[in-house]
Amino acid sequence: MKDTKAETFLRFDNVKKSYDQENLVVKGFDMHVQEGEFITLLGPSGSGKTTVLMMLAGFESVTSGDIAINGRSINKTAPNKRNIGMVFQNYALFPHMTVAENLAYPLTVRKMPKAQIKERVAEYLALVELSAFGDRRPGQLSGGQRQRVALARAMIFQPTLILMDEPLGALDKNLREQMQFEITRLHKQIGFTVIYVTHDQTEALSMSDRIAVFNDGVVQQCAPPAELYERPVNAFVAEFIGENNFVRGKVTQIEGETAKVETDTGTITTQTSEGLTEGAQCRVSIRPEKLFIHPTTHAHDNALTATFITRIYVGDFIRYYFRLPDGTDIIVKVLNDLSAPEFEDGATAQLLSLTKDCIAFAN
Ligand SMILES: Nc1ncnc2c1ncn2[C@@H]1O[C@H](COP(=O)(O)OP(=O)(O)OP(=O)(O)O)[C@@H](O)[C@H]1O
Repeated sequence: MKDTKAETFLRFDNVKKSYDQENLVVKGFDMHVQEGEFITLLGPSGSGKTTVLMMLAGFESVTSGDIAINGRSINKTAPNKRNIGMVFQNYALFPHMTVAENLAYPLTVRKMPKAQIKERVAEYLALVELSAFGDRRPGQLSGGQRQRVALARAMIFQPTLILMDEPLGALDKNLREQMQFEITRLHKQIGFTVIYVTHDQTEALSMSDRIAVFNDGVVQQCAPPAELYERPVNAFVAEFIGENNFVRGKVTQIEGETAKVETDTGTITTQTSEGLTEGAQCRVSIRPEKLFIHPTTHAHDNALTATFITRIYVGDFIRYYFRLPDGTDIIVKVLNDLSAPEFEDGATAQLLSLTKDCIAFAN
């Protein structure tokens, strides 16, 4: 039935999945996606990302809940009637067909007239910059070229929704970055909606409008990249997205949005998060690039006193390893310029941070 209230393009309402009628691998997935959005499902292996994609594609049934496109439930719609394009890691191109025949295939099955197919194939070959390769077979292409053919084949029948499951997983780092750029360029140019599955957080951060972080079948947070990075809602998200330091302490005071946390080596004022209570143990998350190193000569606010362990040169940054009295290792990233200090083994320093860059999470 058409839901006239729903203006959302794609919605998941309390979607659950069990493969064995016993254990849920997706535990109540809710998401509203606007047309043209680039959404990434990110999470560790086995957290349920591919299962969500398979239910959306129609290759897996929905145990309970509803998936709707333009307000219409698609739970019972056959996969080939959903008008969804798909790209997978292993290309899934037909090896016996040429590149042009591979691209023509989705149009032939949709019974498009021959002349129009020829035109459309030429257009999409140009779009993925493979105009000269139409007569080759997939086996005569590089991995990156094959993946571009797979992309073109997913887009060529102009679906409004394209699903991609680790599409760049088989490519090396340089090619991966090039293809990330290529996919975002096509997404912007053509404006289709993308649901993208990856476990690579850098890829997710650089490509998506919003990222849903999965853990054990449950979305922990769904937000734009900067919000996920700057304001993770819990320690799992803070740890999963980017690098992080965690400092143990005790919450001594909560006042509005900030909390005072007493650690073994100094008191820090932090942002609060849900579930934090006065008197309880907590972990304070601070990104390595948000810490400043100072000598111990003057006492500072929001300072942790730590022992220098080592300094590693990584080109544009210097990575410092410090240790807190309770044995916790702390990483500090400093731009490789004249401000990057040198230390003797075992020297102590103060690691300073701003309240806005520290978040205390309940243990
Ligand atoms: N066809 C299936 N039958 C039974 N169990 C399955 C099936 N497919 C997936 N699972 C299980 O469901 C859970 C979620 O798997 P899913 O593939 O959705 O995770 P994922 O987050 O995509 O992982 P990955 O990044 O490794 O692909 C896992 O525990 C997996 O073993």
